[in-house]
Amino acid sequence: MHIALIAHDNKKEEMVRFAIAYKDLLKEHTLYATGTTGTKIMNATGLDVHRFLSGPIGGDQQIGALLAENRIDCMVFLRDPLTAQPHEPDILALLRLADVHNVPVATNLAAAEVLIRSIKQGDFAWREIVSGKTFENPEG
Ligand SMILES: O=C(CO)COP(=O)(O)O
Repeated sequence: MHIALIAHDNKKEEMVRFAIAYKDLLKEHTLYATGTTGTKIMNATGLDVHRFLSGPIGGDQQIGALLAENRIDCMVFLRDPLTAQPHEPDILALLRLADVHNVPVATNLAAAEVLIRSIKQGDFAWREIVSGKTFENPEG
């Protein structure tokens, strides 16, 4: 599975704790992250993470592009709902694309726990069945 991990600054600590807690599961998958989030996860866990640019300078859009090509199976995006972000349009665009392409997204820790447990249970096979697409064959 291809999993995107993104966290706003006030949520990075939560994301790191999440990644530590689920390290054994996450290491079985291909991980993508925006720049700073990815660096913090790698430093704290030693996990291999494909890092893109930092969110405010284009990282959200880079992950959005992967998502549009069906190259992301699910996303944990721990948003900060209490702080205005300079790149709000990019954030909305990323979340919009997840909805367009029916990609499961957790935007808070509680939902992230549910999502990660469902990965463990193998609940994600439906994506391939519904779309006929896989990472290796994004056209279906
Ligand atoms: O801003 C972000 C998501 O919108 C996250 O970017 P960083 O991981 O680079 O801080």
